[in-house]
Amino acid sequence: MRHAHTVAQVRAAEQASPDLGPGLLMQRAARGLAQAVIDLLGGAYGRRVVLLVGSGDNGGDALYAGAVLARRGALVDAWLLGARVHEAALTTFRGAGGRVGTPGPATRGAAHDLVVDGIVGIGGRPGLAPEAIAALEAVSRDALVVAVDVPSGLDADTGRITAPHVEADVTVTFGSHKVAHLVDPAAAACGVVHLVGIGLDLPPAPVEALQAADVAALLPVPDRHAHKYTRGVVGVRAGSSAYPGAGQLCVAGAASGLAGMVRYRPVDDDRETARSVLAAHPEVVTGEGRVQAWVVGSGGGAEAARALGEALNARVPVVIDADALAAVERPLPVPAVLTPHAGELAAMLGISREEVEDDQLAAARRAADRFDAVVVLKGRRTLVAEPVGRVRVNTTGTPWLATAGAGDVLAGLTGSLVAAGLSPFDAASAACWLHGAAASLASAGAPITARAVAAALPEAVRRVLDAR
Ligand SMILES: NC(=O)C1=CN([C@@H]2O[C@H](COP(=O)(O)OP(=O)(O)OC[C@H]3O[C@@H](n4cnc5c(N)ncnc54)[C@H](O)[C@@H]3O)[C@@H](O)[C@H]2O)[C@H](O)CC1
Ligand SMILES: [K+]
Repeated sequence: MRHAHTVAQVRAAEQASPDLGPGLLMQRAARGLAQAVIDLLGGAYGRRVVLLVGSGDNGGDALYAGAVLARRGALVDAWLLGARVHEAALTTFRGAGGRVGTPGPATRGAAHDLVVDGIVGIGGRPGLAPEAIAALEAVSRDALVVAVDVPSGLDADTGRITAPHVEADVTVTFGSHKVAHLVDPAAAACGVVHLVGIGLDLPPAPVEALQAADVAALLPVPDRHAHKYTRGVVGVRAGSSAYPGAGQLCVAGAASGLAGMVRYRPVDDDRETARSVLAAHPEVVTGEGRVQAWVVGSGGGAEAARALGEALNARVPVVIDADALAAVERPLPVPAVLTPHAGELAAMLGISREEVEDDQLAAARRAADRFDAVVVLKGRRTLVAEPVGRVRVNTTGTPWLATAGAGDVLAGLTGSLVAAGLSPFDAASAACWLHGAAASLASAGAPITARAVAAALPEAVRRVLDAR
């Protein structure tokens, strides 16, 4: 599991480990930072590095790392941007042969290869001071940008972007991830995030991201005594005469093999739709019968509200997607997963799409609380929020997954995991992970269809299980 802690939690953990002492923590942080820079540049000797140094410990990390780089033969400039500077770090930096200068071209000839953003870290307010903006403009556009702890200007705790900030290629963070590293839009400004362990003892994290091993541990694997009913039956109420394809895709996600059986019924009971779904998925059963979870909504049109009412009457967990989301107005009476994109969630909360996109974490949490359901806010970094609880961020996938019908596949897959016995929160977050992994497998850098994503799900499952 990848954990993201709040600034307050990190500060408290630092206070609670006095034996480590700020000096030791900073040495560990700076060593990890220097190593990440060396890895990125393929060495240190002769590389030109500029440090943007603010007044706090973030600048101190940059200076100590700069000293390591200078001792290894890098040509390191430090531009001091704050009214104060970490004096001990500056002394070490100078002693190692680092140069202190002012914004401008590299003091030793050619442009810089890399800039270290040590302007502000977790002690920073959002935004950049004019001198920081001027310094960033003076750095060569080709230089790689490595942010120390968080790209300066971002709010570490929310994932929001409210002011000018650094765009990093790589962010090197310490002790634990912060919320901004995982949650968009801030996460997109962090580039690749590299975590350096510094030995902090941290409490449970409010935001986390499943890794392959976590998904492997969650997945239902049939034992020797399994039969289709013990593995769970998922009911799909998707697709209609207007949108028969949504029924096929939702069933394709549900029939990936993680539940024992799929029961299918078009949202509007259209016989032609049922026939087309059966033709594409002969393993599917139509007709009445018990299910352990319902998936309702994809391609349901105006009939979706009625179908949702019927599914809720069955008193089993539901996954509510697309057209059925508009019918959700109050806390749900059964365990539920809602799978809106930003526009659908905006309509549910009565706010604008921009408000959802700007503060995705708050919007997902608010909806989870209001509807007493797990909310999957779909996007580049899909969020899965449980009511008054944790949030998981999905980190798998490819931009090619932004394709029509991909959401129908996700809803069906989520339903199959709920039917197989996972909690709505685990089912939704594992489904998002597998859906993204399957998309990457199917795509391999090329365009994909939603059908291809569904077809790649068994292979994504196999790879996860092989690795456990
Ligand atoms: N426990 C840890 O995780 C460790 C963290 N390390 C590093 O220390 C920084 C946090 O250092 P701190 O001195 O508390 O704060 P900053 O350097 O982030 O900011 C200092 C200072 O900057 C001023 N300021 C605030 N906002 C702005 C702004 N927008 N522009 C300019 N200046 C601003 C204000 O005066 C602040 O007080 C953490 O991120 C790590 O990099 C340790 O090295 C290891 C242990
Ligand atoms: K920084």
